[in-house]
Amino acid sequence: MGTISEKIFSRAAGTDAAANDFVSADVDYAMAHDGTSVLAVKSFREMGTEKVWDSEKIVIPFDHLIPASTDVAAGLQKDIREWVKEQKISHFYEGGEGICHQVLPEQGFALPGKLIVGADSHSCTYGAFGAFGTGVGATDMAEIFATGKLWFKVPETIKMTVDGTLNDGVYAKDLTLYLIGKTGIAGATYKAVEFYGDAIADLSVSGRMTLCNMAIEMGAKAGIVPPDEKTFAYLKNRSQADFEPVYADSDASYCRDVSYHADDIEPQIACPHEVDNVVPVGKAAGTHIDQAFLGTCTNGRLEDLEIAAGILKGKKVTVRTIAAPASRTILLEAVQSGIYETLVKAGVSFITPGCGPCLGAHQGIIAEGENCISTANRNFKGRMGKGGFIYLASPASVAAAALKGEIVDPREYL
Ligand SMILES: CC(C)[C@H](C(=O)O)[C@@H](O)C(=O)O
Ligand code: SF4
Repeated sequence: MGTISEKIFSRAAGTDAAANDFVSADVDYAMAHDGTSVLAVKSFREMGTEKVWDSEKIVIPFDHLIPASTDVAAGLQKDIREWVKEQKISHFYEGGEGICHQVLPEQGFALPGKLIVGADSHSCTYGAFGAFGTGVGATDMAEIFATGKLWFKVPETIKMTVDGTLNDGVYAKDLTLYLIGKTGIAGATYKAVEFYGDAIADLSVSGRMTLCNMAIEMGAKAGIVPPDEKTFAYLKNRSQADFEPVYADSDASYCRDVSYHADDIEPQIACPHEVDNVVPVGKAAGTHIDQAFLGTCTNGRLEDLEIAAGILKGKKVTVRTIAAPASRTILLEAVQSGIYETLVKAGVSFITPGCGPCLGAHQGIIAEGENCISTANRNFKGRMGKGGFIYLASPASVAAAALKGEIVDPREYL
């Protein structure tokens, strides 16, 4: 009778949890990064709790402002490192290891059936592995640090099915943007979304991460792909704990049941300043581009860099182009496979694995009136620099635009 979310909350709360119930649930893993751990640790200290609930279950990756960009950031990071030592947090990842939402799966924390809470809105990424991953604010995280528990309203679930096969030149990012365009930025507010259909099953693990990563951009509390053989193959030799895959019952009750067909999907682009301002990329063709950015927790994986390298091989970008691999592991794989060399020769500048310019803090801020085409997940006004314009697209579309200096249908370059 249950959806995936109802079943995960039933286990985590030790009660029969149904949609709209309020439960107090045991969190399996808790994550805060260099940005949000600052306030979480401050609140934790103010609560007067001496010791975190479980130093093995807290994961702290430094990714947002690394290497430290200002003396203030350096000081805050120093303080968190000291707290990590004092609390004997076992899973601390220094800047350069990668973006939190990449590091957790790589290190085996994103496991089917788990309740994983992160002090970052894109913690829904872990749904790619059949987990209930969700983001909370830093003060809620302090509560988890202290008790291992947090209250939740069990979300209702939307069943979203995408049948058929994606067309050539259409990638997980295009599918994701298409679904957000159809649903709207608030169309799934506080719902969980379960993804089904051949087009979803055909996605690689990396593609499923792209999809679930952006569930929050339709307002969703979580986006979940039921685990399958691809999931288990990825998790092999990574997982640190036992896990129990969770699937919805055939008579589970959904608040909405929507279906789409992969054939209908062309390469997509989200135009400024809303993520659901989505059009087929051809409709924005000819828009001048000042900067191109390949990376982020949405599209900074090897597969993404490989797609870009396929388009840029033997050519030269005509606009400044930045690449930030989502993790050190991915950077190394890019080096070993020759993708790194292809991109560097094409004129791409690599920066430290991490968030980089995604949130406009450093390493690639755009000027007023400038247009950036990016593989990220948000194009909010001013996010990458005051007065700047952000277009969100697939790695193929970003690479093609970097060559042409304007937005172009990437299928012209395949
Ligand atoms: C800094 C952090 C709180 C923020 C988030 O929660 O998403 C960031 O990662 C982002 O993408 O805007
Ligand atoms: S890469 Fe961007 S979206 Fe992802 S966690 Fe970092 S700042 Fe947030």
